[in-house]
Amino acid sequence: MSTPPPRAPLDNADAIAAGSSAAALAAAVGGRVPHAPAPGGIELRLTGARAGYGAVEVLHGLDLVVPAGKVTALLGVNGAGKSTTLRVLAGLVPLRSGTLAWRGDVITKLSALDRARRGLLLVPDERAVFASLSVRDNLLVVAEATGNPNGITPALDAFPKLRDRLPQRAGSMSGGERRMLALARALLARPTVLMVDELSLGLSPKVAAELFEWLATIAAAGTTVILADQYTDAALAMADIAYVLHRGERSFVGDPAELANA
Ligand SMILES: Nc1ncnc2c1ncn2[C@@H]1O[C@H](COP(=O)(O)OP(=O)(O)OP(=O)(O)O)[C@@H](O)[C@H]1O
Repeated sequence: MSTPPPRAPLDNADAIAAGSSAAALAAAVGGRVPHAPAPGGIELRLTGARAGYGAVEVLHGLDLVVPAGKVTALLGVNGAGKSTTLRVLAGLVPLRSGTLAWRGDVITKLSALDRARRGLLLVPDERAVFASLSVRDNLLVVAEATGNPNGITPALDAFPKLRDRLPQRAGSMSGGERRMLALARALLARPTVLMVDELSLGLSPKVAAELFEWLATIAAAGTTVILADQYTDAALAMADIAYVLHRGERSFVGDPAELANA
């Protein structure tokens, strides 16, 4: 798809947000208590976001509403600003103007570390693992750092294939396996909001489908999920709400089915 679809009104996002469940979220994240209920079912609200790198502005006043306990897809062609948006939400790229609110609290100045501690986690790509450590140690590091009461067990229950790989050095795994490990590590940190960048990139459709299915499971259990992806069928199929970015601006927000049929 090269031509972005027409702009839809922002209140689609608010309407979708209204059906979300904060109680299910608390259960799904294994006991992490969200820092406040999501007012109006809104997890994150980015308003008038301008951000970029050096002299280059990438986001030009982006507005984004992420419903709690739903799957939000950020779609768009290469360079549209999807990864930059996730980095802004994670606190890795600062806002030059605009605000970010999380469950009603303005967190524009909150550090990336503090956002992660509160459960706002970004899985950037398959490099989000320690290549020189074993699979077991990759998982242990997170389980211990975050005090997961169940150790690495939740990760192995979610991704049984990792049980056979525990002694393997993460750097020697395939791209799909490293993706799985990166998601497993994020799971152990008990995310309130899980952001995943380009999950399907470089993966076979079968492996990508497996990982999307897992994401759908944790979203169904109440975790808020934000995906940045190309226009893949899998991303459209699992999303509750889709944003299409075009040159750092929103060109569509609404029902992913409208895009799938476009
Ligand atoms: N670290 C960086 N330094 C300078 N420019 C960057 C940096 N990261 C991204 N950009 C530029 O910002 C623009 C948006 O990039 P971004 O990665 O956010 O887009 P994207 O929609 O995620 O694209 P893709 O699907 O290719 O990952 C691009 O023009 C890119 O070259």
